[in-house]
Amino acid sequence: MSMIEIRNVTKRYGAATVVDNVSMEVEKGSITVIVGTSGSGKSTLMRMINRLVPITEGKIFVGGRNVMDVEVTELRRRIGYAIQGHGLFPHRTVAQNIATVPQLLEWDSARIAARVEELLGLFNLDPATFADKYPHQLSGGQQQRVGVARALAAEPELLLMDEPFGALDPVIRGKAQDDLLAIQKQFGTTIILVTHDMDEAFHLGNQIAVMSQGRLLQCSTPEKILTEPADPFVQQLTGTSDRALKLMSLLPLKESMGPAKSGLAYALPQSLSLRDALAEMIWQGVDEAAVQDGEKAPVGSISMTRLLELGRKA
Ligand SMILES: Nc1ncnc2c1ncn2[C@@H]1O[C@H](COP(=O)(O)OP(=O)(O)OP(=O)(O)O)[C@@H](O)[C@H]1O
Repeated sequence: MSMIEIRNVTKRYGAATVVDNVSMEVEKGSITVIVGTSGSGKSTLMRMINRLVPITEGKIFVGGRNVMDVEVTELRRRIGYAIQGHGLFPHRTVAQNIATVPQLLEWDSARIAARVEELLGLFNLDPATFADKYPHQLSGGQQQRVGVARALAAEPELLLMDEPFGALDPVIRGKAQDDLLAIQKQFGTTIILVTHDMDEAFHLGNQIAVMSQGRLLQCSTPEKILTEPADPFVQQLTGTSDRALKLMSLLPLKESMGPAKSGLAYALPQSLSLRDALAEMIWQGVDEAAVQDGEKAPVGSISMTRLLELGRKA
């Protein structure tokens, strides 16, 4: 069942149509990434889901219920919301910030404390060091993680994220994305995330929604966005020069390798993407490599010729 159904939704400010008749569905437990140029209506579309922005026309269903039939306060408690710049309360400690929604929901204090500790652990923030600190005592990356932890605190089924990693440097950003993926897997949270960063979209998205001037041009899997762009703008946005590598970064080595062979001097872990396998083989100067499982047992092989074939447009 779809967790979210957006049906012919339009948003107008006066004469300006900023979201134009958009329809899309989001599967439970999936990550949908909304991309598009600045001002294309990404944030507005997302904010209509938790009614931060009133809908002009159309309907949005979350978990089968029309959001207009759910009380705003209940909706906001059920839907986590994380924004760029994290929006932490400056005069509340890290633990108090994370506890915000559980407190509104009147969880008992032992349950709140356990949840705060669990989340700090999941985001690699040692509770003894961080729980009693104030936001200004943290680095930008740490504040960002607390912001996401706070959005997840009441175990929302749905998490809306507006450029959550926008302010982070590339290394921390990669780490934050991997943390989010791990946590999303663990809790099965449905996520909608707005970003400007196409690499982030391809790294995180089960589906990518491309917007331009209020219209939804395409909403498909990352593979389809690359190989079957519905519009020249989609093609332009995904970049033409590294399309092959983007596609290969989506394909797991495990699913494309050939049978195991003896006598191969170099081995790659099967957990790699084809892109990482290619990079390793170029770097190591090998034309063929064994593929190993987590216990280093041989499970397959991959050749440079095969990799090049796999990176071609289907
Ligand atoms: N309260 C408002 N009143 C009038 N116009 C608005 C209002 N909020 C947003 N807009 C306009 O709606 C359009 C879409 O804005 P929105 O923030 O959804 O775009 P976006 O794709 O998220 O942009 P960005 O990537 O720059 O954040 C913009 O042209 C913006 O100026």
